Amino acid sequence: MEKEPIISAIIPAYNEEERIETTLRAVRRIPLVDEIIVVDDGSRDATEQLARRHADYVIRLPKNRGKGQALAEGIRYAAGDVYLFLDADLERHAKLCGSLLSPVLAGEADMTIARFPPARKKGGFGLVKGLARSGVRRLTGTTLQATLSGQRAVKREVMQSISILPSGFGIELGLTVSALRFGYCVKEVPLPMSHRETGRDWNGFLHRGRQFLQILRTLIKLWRQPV
Ligand SMILES: Nc1nc2c(ncn2[C@@H]2O[C@H](COP(=O)(O)OP(=O)(O)O[C@H]3O[C@H](CO)[C@@H](O)[C@H](O)[C@@H]3O)[C@@H](O)[C@H]2O)c(=O)[nH]1
Repeated sequence: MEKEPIISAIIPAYNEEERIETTLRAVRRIPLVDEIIVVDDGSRDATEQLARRHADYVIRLPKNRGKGQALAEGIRYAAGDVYLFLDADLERHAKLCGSLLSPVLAGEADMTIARFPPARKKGGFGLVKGLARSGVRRLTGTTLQATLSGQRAVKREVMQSISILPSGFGIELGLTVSALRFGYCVKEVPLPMSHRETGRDWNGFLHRGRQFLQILRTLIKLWRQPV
């Protein structure tokens, strides 16, 4: 890249009023980030208002459309050459995610994914994620481990050339598999702290059920997709 690349942090959020401000303050401290875009995905709490205090742009989706669709909306508005995708509930870890940018900016990777040490308690959802991870390994032959993590730095050209599968929580799965299939260089960046100390279950069984179905549906789609 000849000119200084523009870096857009894109943060999808759903009912994150308790965490969004701390996260955005931390994102603001990441060197090199030029713009912070929050996509409020039809939250029923004060996420949007709180995000407006700290973000450069807040896109409000009137209805909840799922994480993949929210990211796609964020990308449509972003000016960046490189996107930094972050979760809204990262609080203590957002600043660490700045290290995802270095390999991409140095031309050593097209996409980086944060690999956190495993949470002490995974909750009942660990099995589903384990299944999805082994699905990604079978589909691509990759030895990467953090294939479902939402914390990533991605070059714009990668997002333009791969077919995004905006199926809610299937988005990470889709991104990893598509980028690898297209021959892009995907690297993991190990981070020293756990994403969360415990498996968070704030939005309960329904949320997890929906997440499970979205991941499963994406896995099946990718399996059927001609390579
Ligand atoms: N746009 C949008 N975002 C959502 C939704 N539900 C949750 N999110 C956002 O997605 C992030 C993660 O949500 P969690 O409910 O905490 O999921 P997790 O299982 O702990 O997340 C991990 O696995 C996901 C893949 O299944 C990853 O997407 C995520 O980055 C992380 O690695 C949070 O920032 C939350 O605001 C939704 O319906 N729409």
